[in-house]
Formats: sequence, structure tokens, C-alpha cells
Amino acid sequence: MTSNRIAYTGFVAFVSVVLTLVVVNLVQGNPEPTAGGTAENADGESVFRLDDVAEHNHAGSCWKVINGVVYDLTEYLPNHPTEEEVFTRWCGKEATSAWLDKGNGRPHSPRAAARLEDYRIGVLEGGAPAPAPVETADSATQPATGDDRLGRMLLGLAPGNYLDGTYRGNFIDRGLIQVSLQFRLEGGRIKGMSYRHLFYRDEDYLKMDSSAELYPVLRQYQQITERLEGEPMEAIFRLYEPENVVDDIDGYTGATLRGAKVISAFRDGLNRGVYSW
Ligand code: HEM
Repeated sequence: MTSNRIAYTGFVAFVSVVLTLVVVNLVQGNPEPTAGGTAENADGESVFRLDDVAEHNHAGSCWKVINGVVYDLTEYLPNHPTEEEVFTRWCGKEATSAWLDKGNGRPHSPRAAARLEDYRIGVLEGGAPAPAPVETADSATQPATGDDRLGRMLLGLAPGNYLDGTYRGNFIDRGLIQVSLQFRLEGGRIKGMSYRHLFYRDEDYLKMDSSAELYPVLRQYQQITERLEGEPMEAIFRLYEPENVVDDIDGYTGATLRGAKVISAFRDGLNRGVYSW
């Protein structure tokens, strides 16, 4: 009788352990990081939920959401110039506010923004949540530095702020059009960018052939279109540091100016709104 009771008690204990394990597993889901997103958007990009991101909340697998885009920063982690904990504290989280304010009221640099794009793995379901306020009481009263301005511009280009469609924009200086361009936005990505007009100091660049002295300048302009193809909108800001985008012809002196003109024409197009659907 006693041994029967012991066997029965043991059986009940065993069953309850098994049931507990099943229930815990059902509630927590698979604890292993999932490789893919929950779905794909029209652009073939993975779409994740914050729950998916939350699973990658440690140094061994560190995902963050910044401006509605999901990044797998695991491999970048050892390169980040702070104590590891400063960076890992945000793993698995919506981290736009930390990205836009390094703790001193200033956002990350354009160089850091260019790094970030290498780790993009998808977008957040439903687009960017409203980011936490960027400005501290101090930074609001201080004049904006170059980095601050870039951070604010990046926010302006957050996915969802512009409709898909074809855009046309110009850079005009002293009454003359220097750069006129056209591009499509598809899922917030630049597609089919081309120049309609490229003119500077009596030179019509679009009419040049490869024997022209200034042909390398035209090549740089073309490299911009080639290298922005399929990139997210904010990639235009890489042109503030053109060495990230085009080959050198003159120590990047002219390329810096040309990059600024392209950014300006691009943003002119966005301001004008969709030219055709
Ligand atoms: C989201 C959480 C993040 C936090 C809290 C954070 C924090 C910081 C802090 C405090 C600094 C200043 C270090 C110093 O001056 O000694 C810094 C610098 C830097 N961080 Fe981050 N960071 C984050 C994400 C990132 C990401 C995702 C990248 C790039 C993929 C990145 C790239 C850099 C770079 C390149 C610098 C050098 C300064 C600059 O270029 O702005 N950080 N970060």
C-alpha cells in the first residue's frame, strides 16, 4: 500500500513537471533566436515585431530598432567605442532615443550613420514608433552643430514620412539649374535615380563623351546613382562624406560640393511631393 502510494506520488510529480515544461515552453515560445522576420514587405524586406527584436537582447545576439528599421548589431558590438554595457543595455529594444542622443544631447555622427546601414536586417511592423524626445533642456537652447542637424534630418526621412512614387527635384543656384534628378521611392528605398540635367560653368555634363576632360566628374555623378540604387532614403546623407560613395578624383574637394547639390536636389524632390505614381 505504502509503496503504491509512493509510486503514485512519484507519477503525479513526474506528470506535473512535464506539464509545467510544456506550459512554460508554450508561453515563452522558442527561446532560440529566430533567423527570419515574421513576414516580408513588398520590397522583400523582413518585417519584425518588437517581440521578435526583444529576443535578441544580449551581447551574443543584439538587435535594435532605430527609426523603424531593425538592425542586427551583434558583429558591430566589439567595435563600439564605449564600455560594452552602454551598448548592450539597448539590445532587444527600440533604441532611437539612444541613437539620437549619446547621453550628451548629441546624436551619432554621419560616419556612425553610414556604419549602421551595414547591419540593417529589416523593418518594424507598422513603421517607426514615435521616437522619444531628442532634445534635452540644454540642447534645445544651444546652437545646432553639424551632427545635431544630421540627426534631425534623419528623423525627417523616417520610413513612412514619404509616399512611394516618382519624384523630381532640382538644385538651382543664382537662377541656373545645376542638378535636376528623378528617382522612385519603393518601400522607402531609392530606385532608378537618374539625372535630367547636369550643368556647371557652361558645361553640359550629360552631353559629354568619355574623351572630355571633365568626364571623371560625370562618372562621379553616375557613381552616386549606381551606389544609391536600392538604398534606404537616408543613404543620401552619405554624400556629405563622399569618400563613402564615390571614387576620388581631386581629394574629394569637388565631390563634396557635388554631393551637397545632389542631397539638395533630392530633398527638393521630396518637398515637391510625388510627381507621378
Ligand atoms: C543605441 C544604443 C547606443 C548607445 C547608447 C550609444 C552610445 C554611444 C556613446 C555614449 C558614444 C560616445 C563615446 C565617446 O565619446 O567616448 C558613442 C559613440 C559612437 N557610437 Fe554609439 N551608441 C549606440 C549605438 C550605436 C550604433 C548602433 C552604432 C553604429 C552601428 C554606433 C556607433 C558609434 C560611433 C561610430 C561612435 C563614435 C562617435 C560618433 O561617430 O558619433 N553607436 N555611442
